[in-house]
Amino acid sequence: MHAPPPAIEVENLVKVYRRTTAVDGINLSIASGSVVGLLGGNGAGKTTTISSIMGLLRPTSGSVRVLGADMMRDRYRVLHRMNFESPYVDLPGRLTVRQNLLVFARLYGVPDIVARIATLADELDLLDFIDQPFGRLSAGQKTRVSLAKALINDPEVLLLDEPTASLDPDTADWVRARIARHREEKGATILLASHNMNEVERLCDRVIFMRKGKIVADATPHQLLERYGRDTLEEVFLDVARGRAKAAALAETL
Ligand SMILES: Nc1ncnc2c1ncn2[C@@H]1O[C@H](COP(=O)(O)OP(=O)(O)OP(=O)(O)O)[C@@H](O)[C@H]1O
Repeated sequence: MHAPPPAIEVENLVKVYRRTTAVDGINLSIASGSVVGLLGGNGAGKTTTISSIMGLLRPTSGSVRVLGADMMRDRYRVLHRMNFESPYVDLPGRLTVRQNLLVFARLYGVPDIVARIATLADELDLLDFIDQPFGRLSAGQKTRVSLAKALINDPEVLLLDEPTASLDPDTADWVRARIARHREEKGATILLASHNMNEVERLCDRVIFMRKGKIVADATPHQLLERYGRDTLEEVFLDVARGRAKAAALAETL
């Protein structure tokens, strides 16, 4: 039996803003059904990478394929099978939470819209503010609504940009459990940018570190701890972010 093709394939991706090379020729192949953490310091290129994979941003060069479709040429073939959550993409502020979810459910062609919204509102604890305008919610409430939007079409490929950044520890914990459940139930492929190492250790099979637009490490959490001779991913993160990774570890991962 053949292995299924990778869910996400990125080749030589480059994104140059006027003066900044945000992503500098990265290659990625993410297996179907895996959960991969994208780590790196501020400005490393994580959001730019995720936005390019989603087709929200036009790369300067290189290619992105998701579920076999070229995201530059025929992303409409697969958009209904993927979704994303990002604090950088606001939902319409004047629409209520319910109206927002209705709009996205229709856009994604969700079959039983009312039931789907009721389930997500319950799971993500949206009922107290479901009829309030999105623009008037707190940061944590907005994050939960954005996650509901990201899950509305039960996506096979889910891109998450710091999904728990503004959440209190308790809420963050059950949001992580909800993400893990989506993976288990759907066999979904998830790419997750995060600054939270506990989150990455808990959810991810594989970790990709970016620094200055390049991938500087790509391995399982366990392999990274071994290679860097560290006890926690937090320590590995500091080594990588400060560029003081051991030469041997870098040589192995590049
Ligand atoms: N719209 C833009 N115009 C110009 N430069 C940009 C733009 N968006 C991002 N950049 C630059 O590209 C680089 C990568 O930014 P990006 O947002 O991808 O990093 P990040 O790893 O997600 O950072 P953070 O952890 O702070 O969210 C940064 O130097 C940033 O200043």
